[in-house]
Amino acid sequence: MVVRVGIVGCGTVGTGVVRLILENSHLIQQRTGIRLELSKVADRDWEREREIEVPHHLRTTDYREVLENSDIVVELVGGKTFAKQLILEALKSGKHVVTANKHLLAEDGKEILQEAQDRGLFLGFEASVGGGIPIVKVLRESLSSNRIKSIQGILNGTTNFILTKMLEEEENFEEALNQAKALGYAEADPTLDVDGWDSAHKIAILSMLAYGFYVPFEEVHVEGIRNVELLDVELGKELGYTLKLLAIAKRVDSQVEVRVHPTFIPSDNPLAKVSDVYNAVLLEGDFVSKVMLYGKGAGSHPTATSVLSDILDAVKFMACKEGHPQRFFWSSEKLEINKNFYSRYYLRFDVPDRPGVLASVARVLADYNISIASVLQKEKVCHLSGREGQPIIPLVILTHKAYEKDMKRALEDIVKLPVVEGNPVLIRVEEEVY
Ligand SMILES: NC(=O)C1=CN([C@@H]2O[C@H](COP(=O)(O)OP(=O)(O)OC[C@H]3O[C@@H](n4cnc5c(N)ncnc54)[C@H](OP(=O)(O)O)[C@@H]3O)[C@@H](O)[C@H]2O)C=CC1
Ligand SMILES: N[C@@H](CC=O)C(=O)O
Ligand code: NA
Repeated sequence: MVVRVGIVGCGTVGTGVVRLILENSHLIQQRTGIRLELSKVADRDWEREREIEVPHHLRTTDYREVLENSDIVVELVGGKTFAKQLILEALKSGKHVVTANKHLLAEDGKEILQEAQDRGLFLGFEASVGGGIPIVKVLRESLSSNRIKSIQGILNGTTNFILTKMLEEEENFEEALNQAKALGYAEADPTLDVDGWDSAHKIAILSMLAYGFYVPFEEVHVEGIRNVELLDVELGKELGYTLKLLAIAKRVDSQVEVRVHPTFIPSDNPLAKVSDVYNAVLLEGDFVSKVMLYGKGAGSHPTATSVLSDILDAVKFMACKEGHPQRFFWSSEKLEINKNFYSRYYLRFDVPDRPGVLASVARVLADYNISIASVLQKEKVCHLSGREGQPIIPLVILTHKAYEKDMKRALEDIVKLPVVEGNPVLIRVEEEVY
């Protein structure tokens, strides 16, 4: 069976896909019986040097040539506006589509998913989450018999790479980000990575697959790594924790939490060991119990592998439409987003080292029913008070589980205490990862 594959967008991922098809098409045919033929590759700039030379007869600057000459159209331009137009146009002209575009799918993808479904066409997006990790397929197929209780993961390669470089190799943030860009890990707009949006797009997609509802993206709690301070990473380490940017989705009854934030996890937890550009996802299903997937979360070749997985699934879909697991699962249950998380917290207050300070902070926490698990106070002075010139030290409080709303209200009261300087640091702590 010969299948024509066309690509729009020949950047980091597109180049990887071209190379994988050109180099491994024989192997693919031996294994699957499918002969993939590159039809056309569109990009707006063919002057730029790439990892491989794309054969001249395949190159075009007009995406319509891709649409006209392909059975499967692969969208790898990124961004929302043109990508959406391209995918809808491809679907409307009866083409199966593969995309890596989590930004578009999470924020504005419902129409696309519906269009593919209504037209009985394949829409693959394995590459949109976890780079080379086959997580979409696992949720859609392998675990489709289970109710998914929770998903927790490190879902962004760039931020995990930056955190690793900063914390283990003492590089500064900008240096580490520049390396991530040069290695092709970062988004065209890297604020999507750094400020947590990319992880949020990915956890929204995984939640959709797991819970069968299109997550209202504006309700996802998103915090990135921009404000992480080394002092907290070091203090957390003393308490036995490692800091990671975690994406979490948890379902309890008809409520789903979907959130992304820097998180302390126990240092002996497998997720704490996931470093560099690697990602990992922990799933918990009602029958299977826990499953962990690990692999490179970004980069040309791992992501191209996921694109190829979708291309081959699209071919199988073409060959046998009936009963193919492509159908999206939309739950008839009414689910809502729960923003009142229940978790442990690491709090840091900058305070003067004098009697009664801890008691005054503890009193406010007690007023909101927040129980203290442990306290760490350093004698090392971090700075002199802006108010009175007296030495200021970090006071760290680790709480037992508390509700987010109570914590927010307690902090509003605590910042008003005359002994507390500036804004407290709040980092959520997840103990129950694996
Ligand atoms: N990089 C990675 O590790 C991963 C990326 N993804 C996703 O894959 C997609 C592609 O990412 P990536 O390859 O890194 O991005 P790149 O920016 O490297 O590649 C995109 C390519 O598309 C070109 N392009 C943009 N707009 C148009 C247009 N209108 N017509 C023709 N060509 C166009 C770009 O040209 P120009 O450079 O001139 O803008 C560029 O060559 C994104 O959705 C991204 O989120 C998913 C998983 C991993
Ligand atoms: N920018 C993303 C690329 C893969 O999705 C990341 O760093 O994870
Ligand atoms: Na994937």
